[in-house]
Amino acid sequence: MFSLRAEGISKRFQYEWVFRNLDIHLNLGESLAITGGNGSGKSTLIKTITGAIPLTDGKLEITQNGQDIPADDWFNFLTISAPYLELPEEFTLQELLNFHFKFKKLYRNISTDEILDKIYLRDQKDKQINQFSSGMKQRVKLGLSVFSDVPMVFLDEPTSNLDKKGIEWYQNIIPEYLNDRIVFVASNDEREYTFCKQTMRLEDYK
Ligand SMILES: Nc1ncnc2c1ncn2[C@@H]1O[C@H](COP(=O)(O)OP(=O)(O)OP(=O)(O)O)[C@@H](O)[C@H]1O
Repeated sequence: MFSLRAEGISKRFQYEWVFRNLDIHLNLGESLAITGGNGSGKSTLIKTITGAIPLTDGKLEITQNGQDIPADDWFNFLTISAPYLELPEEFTLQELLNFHFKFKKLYRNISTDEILDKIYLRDQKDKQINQFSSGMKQRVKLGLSVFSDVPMVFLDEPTSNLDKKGIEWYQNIIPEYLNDRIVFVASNDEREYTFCKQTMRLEDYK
């Protein structure tokens, strides 16, 4: 059993509160959409919960079979796809997949070869990432996150840069790989989180 519990968490930059007194409790198989306009704090919330930046107040616990996982180890249990996270541009797609999956196990024993088809980039596997379009990069980011065998997946603006076909791909393919994990989707766009069972409006926590 794996779970995440946040109690009374708050974040302030200088004198400005981004969110205050937020409670979240999620087990495997549960998904939460974090919604709010530009600047409402969605990315900041994801950064605090994943341990990238510190909380100002409150308590955050990630546990496995009742045992507390130390914050320094959280990165082993999660993946993040976000506009502000860059891919290593000098790798080819095949090299990037090989590199990434040295550190994370493959989800449900999918192969890196199958991932090329899932993200419909097989023809581009020997091309360097710096030659990819923004939509192609976005499919790579989502693929790396979703096809990693981790219990928590964080998707920040998951359909940014995707065209109509890409958005349909996201809606049809991605949720089937998420239903037994803890999932956070930070979004302004309802199409990105129709599969999430819970929604939290950050404007309610100022
Ligand atoms: N490192 C920082 N230092 C100071 N203020 C920050 C920092 N990072 C974010 N902020 C502020 O925190 C607030 C929330 O920003 P955040 O990026 O979390 O919003 P968001 O909801 O993800 O926005 P968007 O939808 O535009 O991506 C903004 O007012 C922003 O200026």
